[in-house]
Amino acid sequence: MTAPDSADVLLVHGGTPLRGEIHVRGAKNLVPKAMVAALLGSSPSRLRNVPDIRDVRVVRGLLQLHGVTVGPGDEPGELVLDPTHVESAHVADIDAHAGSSRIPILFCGPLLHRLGHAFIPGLGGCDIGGRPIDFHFDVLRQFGARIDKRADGQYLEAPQRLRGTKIRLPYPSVGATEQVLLTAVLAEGVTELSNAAVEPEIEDLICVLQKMGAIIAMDTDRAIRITGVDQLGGYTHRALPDRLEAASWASAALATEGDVFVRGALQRSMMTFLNTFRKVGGAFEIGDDGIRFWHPGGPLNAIALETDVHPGFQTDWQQPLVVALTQASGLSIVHETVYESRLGFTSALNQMGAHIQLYRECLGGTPCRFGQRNFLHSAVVSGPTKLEGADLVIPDLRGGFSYLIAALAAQGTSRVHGIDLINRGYENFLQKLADLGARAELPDVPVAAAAAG
Ligand SMILES: CC(=O)N[C@H]1[C@@H](OP(=O)(O)OP(=O)(O)OC[C@H]2O[C@@H](n3ccc(=O)[nH]c3=O)[C@H](O)[C@@H]2O)O[C@H](CO)[C@@H](O)[C@@H]1O
Ligand SMILES: C=C(OP(=O)(O)O)C(=O)O
Repeated sequence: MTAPDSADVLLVHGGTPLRGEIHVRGAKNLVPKAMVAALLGSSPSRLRNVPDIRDVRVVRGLLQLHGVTVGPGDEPGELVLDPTHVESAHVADIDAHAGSSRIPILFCGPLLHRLGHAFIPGLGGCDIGGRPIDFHFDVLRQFGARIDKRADGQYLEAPQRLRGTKIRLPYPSVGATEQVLLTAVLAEGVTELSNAAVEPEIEDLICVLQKMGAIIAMDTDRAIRITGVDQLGGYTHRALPDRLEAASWASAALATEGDVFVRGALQRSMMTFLNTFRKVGGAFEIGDDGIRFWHPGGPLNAIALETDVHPGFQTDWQQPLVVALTQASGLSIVHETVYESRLGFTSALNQMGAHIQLYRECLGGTPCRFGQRNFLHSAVVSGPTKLEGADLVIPDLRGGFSYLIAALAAQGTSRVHGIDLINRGYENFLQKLADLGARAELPDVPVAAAAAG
């Protein structure tokens, strides 16, 4: 892997516990989707608690290309999205967003309803597995869409109004569930979805759609029933807080032996993480407006951890927590069952002094989709190990944050390359690091000044 240019490097001087308070705003995995939902309305929507992250900027750009006006609302972090004059965008302009995020695929249903056609560029997102989108296109075809796959992207059309249908997802995919929701709400008739994902961000998207006039029933056992309506209006909604960012800061507090109050962190959406955090030996205290996470002193405990769909342990929590597990006494086992290649980031931790061995077998209790397919998707972490500063190149979003945590926990200075990737999902992280007393700097610029600039 080659290092990006030097302006994208953070020097991190490790060994100082993170202490203080930071504020986590709306979820990266909800906000851009709620913005896409605004396309379905016949009147403006107001979305509150919107973080300033790159995935939000990408969706804002795509909406504007389609004639949606997006401007500030009355309070900081509020967006007003007006879809009154939705229009076709030039393929070349949309294509400029190719590779930027995973959200463009969710424009399919809303654009087919509004315009009868859609162009979807190549997707981005983290390189943590193949990340196919076959479920998305299978369900869109079931609704009646025609899809023409070409070199530059996917061209879709709906010659007639899309029709509700019966769908069973092969796996409870978050994106495919959202695809169904955003398409079924305006389709003719009833859609019955089984084996749906039920992550808190999906529930929040359902809340948004219900506010717009949709009829959606969440049944037991991953079943969702959507009764299509002829028209939707706008919504006013405060996005649920980012449980993934909150857990990242919690892991940073634990790995650096620190104490961090995460304003905005919500117990309800983090219960599985909190149980695991406690098993590892981390302490937390739940307040009305956030959660305080800290290292109580003494050794941390090795654990067995398996990522899974909600309500299991969220895969996006895995990478930051693994850094804390390098400080636990004994052998921890990590079985990644959601993405086949989400453990590659551990080789850099080994360079820093960690002992992490990867395995192709399913080391957790549950055989997963990857067990027979030769993917290194299980890890044994042997600790505690002292970490030393190193030169690190960020591979993906959560891997990037994990490298920041490792660099902060290590003795000596690390050079972390490619930090801009972290801006895709962590709002203002340089300022937050400064607020927590981290000793880090862009070459020639102390981190507090860099964050302010
Ligand atoms: C922007 C966003 O919300 N991203 C989240 C979303 O990603 P995303 O929606 O892309 O993740 P999915 O839940 O769809 O993917 C889960 C699994 O299903 C597979 N799959 C998915 C779709 C498909 O058409 N075919 C297929 O095989 C994937 O390869 C993966 O192995 O949910 C993931 C699982 O909680 C999170 O890690 C991501 O942070
Ligand atoms: C995998 C992630 O995101 P995305 O789906 O946007 O790549 C993530 O947030 O950790």
